[in-house]
Amino acid sequence: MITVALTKGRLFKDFIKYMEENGLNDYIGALTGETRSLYTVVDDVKFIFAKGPDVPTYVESGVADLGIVGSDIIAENEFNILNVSQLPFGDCHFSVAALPGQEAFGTIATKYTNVAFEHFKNRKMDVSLVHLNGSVELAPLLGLSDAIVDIVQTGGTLRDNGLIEYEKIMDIHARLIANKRTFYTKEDGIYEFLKEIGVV
Ligand SMILES: Nc1ncnc2c1ncn2[C@@H]1O[C@H](COP(=O)(O)OP(=O)(O)OP(=O)(O)O)[C@@H](O)[C@H]1O
Ligand SMILES: O=P(O)(O)OC[C@H]1O[C@H](OP(=O)(O)OP(=O)(O)O)[C@H](O)[C@@H]1O
Repeated sequence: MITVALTKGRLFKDFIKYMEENGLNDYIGALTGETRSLYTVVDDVKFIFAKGPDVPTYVESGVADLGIVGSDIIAENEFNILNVSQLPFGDCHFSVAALPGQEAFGTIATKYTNVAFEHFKNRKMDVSLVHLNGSVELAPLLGLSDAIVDIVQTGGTLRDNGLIEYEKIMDIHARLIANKRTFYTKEDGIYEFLKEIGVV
């Protein structure tokens, strides 16, 4: 038995869509049932459903062998895991955004303070960071910050709030991560699973 940690949000929907589009049907039925259960078992694979930032925590500890998580979460936090491969879904990017004509970038609101800190350090810009948990686009509109660092996918949230992108920081994709020990001790089961999801 191997254990795979997934999320229940956007990335999960993208994973299901990816499997549907590629005719990878083995897990779809079990993963898409109407239930509040936080795990499901299909043959020799147990899937658990966690919050995105908790997926690497389960994988690092070894209670999950594999995980599917956005690279934004790996960029923001330090985890002792194997970063196995990029997956072909979940594409978006980190950007610096602000109101048009913004000249000062002294305060930055973000959920991703480590990503933002690194970015402005590399630019040799001294900024103060304001941590928010969501709806980050509000901060420059209300004068809480000069700019934001946030995820942009369609650009719709920025547009609808009158903000523009000033600089792209990095691309984001879904990634397959693995526990450093069980990736080798459960090699056969993991290989079978990776075949089923079209990764090898
Ligand atoms: N527009 C977007 N906003 C945020 N994350 C996005 C976006 N597009 C793709 N992603 C990717 O999806 C991941 C978030 O999806 P995930 O399934 O973990 O949670 P969620 O959609 O935020 O749901 P919840 O946290 O409510 O369970 C991010 O880590 C990122 O890699
Ligand atoms: O470019 P778009 O396609 O509009 O996507 C980007 C938006 O989606 C995310 O927010 P989310 O919906 O997760 O809500 P949050 O503000 O509560 O984090 C992200 O933080 C942006 O606000």
